[in-house]
Amino acid sequence: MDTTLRDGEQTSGVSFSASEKLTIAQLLLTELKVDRIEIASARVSEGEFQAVKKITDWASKNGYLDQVEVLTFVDGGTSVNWMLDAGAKVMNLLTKGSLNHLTFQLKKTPEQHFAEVKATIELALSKGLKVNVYLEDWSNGMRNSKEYVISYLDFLSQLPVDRVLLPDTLGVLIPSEVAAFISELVARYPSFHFDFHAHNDYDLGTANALEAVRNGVHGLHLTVNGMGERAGNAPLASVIAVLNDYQKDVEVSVDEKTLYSVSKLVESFSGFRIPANKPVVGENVFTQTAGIHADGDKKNNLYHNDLMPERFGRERKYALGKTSGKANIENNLAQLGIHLSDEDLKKVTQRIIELGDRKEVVTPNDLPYIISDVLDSPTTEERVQVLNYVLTHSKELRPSVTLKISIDGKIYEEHAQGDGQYDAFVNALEIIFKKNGKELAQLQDYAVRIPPGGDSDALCETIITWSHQGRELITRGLDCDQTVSAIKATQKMLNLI
Ligand SMILES: CC(=O)SCCNC(=O)CCNC(=O)[C@H](O)C(C)(C)COP(=O)(O)OP(=O)(O)OC[C@H]1O[C@@H](n2cnc3c(N)ncnc32)[C@H](O)[C@@H]1OP(=O)(O)O
Repeated sequence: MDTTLRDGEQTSGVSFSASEKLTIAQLLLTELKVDRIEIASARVSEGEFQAVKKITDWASKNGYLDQVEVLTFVDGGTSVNWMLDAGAKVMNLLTKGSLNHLTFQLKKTPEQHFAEVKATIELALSKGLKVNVYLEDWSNGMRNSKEYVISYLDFLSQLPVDRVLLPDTLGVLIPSEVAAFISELVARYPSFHFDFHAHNDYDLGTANALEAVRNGVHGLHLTVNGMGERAGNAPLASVIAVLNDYQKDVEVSVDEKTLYSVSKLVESFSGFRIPANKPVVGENVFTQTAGIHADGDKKNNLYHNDLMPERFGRERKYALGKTSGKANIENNLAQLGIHLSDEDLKKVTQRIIELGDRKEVVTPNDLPYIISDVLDSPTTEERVQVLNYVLTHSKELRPSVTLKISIDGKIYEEHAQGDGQYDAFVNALEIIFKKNGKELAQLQDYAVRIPPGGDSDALCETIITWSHQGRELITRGLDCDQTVSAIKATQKMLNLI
């Protein structure tokens, strides 16, 4: 049962509109194919009422109404009427699963609570609703007031309840405890359909859900992206993957291939960002970063595990950065259809490692630029070298430069001002060249671009067209800094004239 639209929406700061709720509900049932969805708590607000109405309208026209559930309260029938008016047919009644909660929150005795629960269930049944019952704080109840829990389950076993929903409300259980509690209850109440509802406070939601299934529960409550109050609920994608791989005797209806697209849609509607390392759906989880891993992928798939990205409609990626070896880069080049000689591959690898060392993020879109820059770089010592410079830019003062270059091993230092920093740089060069009786090439066109996609924070390319003694020259410079990339393009020109 997916409870993204009920418990997931209890994520702090998240509120879905009625249309968003309808879209998510439709996707969950028709594309992802979860068995059931819990879409709201009763009584919350008028907006919530309208959202539930929209979903039940659609669900009843399309045969899904029995799979749409609403959480209700023991409140003398108010929330039963709320959900009836909203057109829902399955109620998940929130009752107390620990003596602590019953005594201190509802301030009732077990007898009073059981009587009110019974009355609410009978009312719901008389109105044609199906009834499931939550035992809120059940996990602490098992720890601290087991007698109460057992007496309550004995009482429930006499009522026509469809499912008994066992929440680890505060996410306190560890797997061995889940195993012990669930196996005991499954043995004691073989006719009950138990659902387990895991929270993730110790990051054990997935492990606990797996353990609950291994010990006989029939249903799990999960949310897309692990959304939910505090640390959230057990995340749908991780649990589905682990059940498919490690619990092959259970039938899972969810279509793994659509997990990622549904996760992205919920991320966008909720504004709740998926951490990049979130298993199955996080941006980085199918990206090999270390060169050794990329190399092993080519050699008999040595770094293969069952979580292959294609299962989830995703693809393996190879990150570019300081831990890239040539295998990473070859994999990226192959995707772009580029083949380089061993020597050029080495140079490109070296450049990417240098960029990574400076904490720059290099993306596959940067690769063609890096290749063209590396292959365009001189292999022998250049006659003209830009050695040092200080560029200044300040408010209401002209940009200026102090520049030191060498020409054929001789050092020249010059100061100049300009309309911008690059203009000042070119003016200083002009002075040095004039003193040497040489003429600098004239700038004809100056273009700056970044690799497509806008996802590169590493690189910027400046392409400058020059004219020199009737000849046209085009030079390129690549750097993370725009002015530096222009200076690199200019140095190339200085060695061509
Ligand atoms: C496991 C879970 O995640 S449970 C989540 C349940 N869902 C929600 O809480 C949805 C969001 N909640 C809300 O919008 C509101 O809390 C409402 C509409 C349900 C109730 O609002 P209010 O009447 O303003 O009460 P408030 O928010 O303070 O809730 C506390 C009241 O609920 C009562 N309550 C707690 N559990 C239950 C229960 N299972 N059945 C009935 N009443 C309950 C408390 O005793 C308290 O009542 P009191 O004020 O008479 O002492």
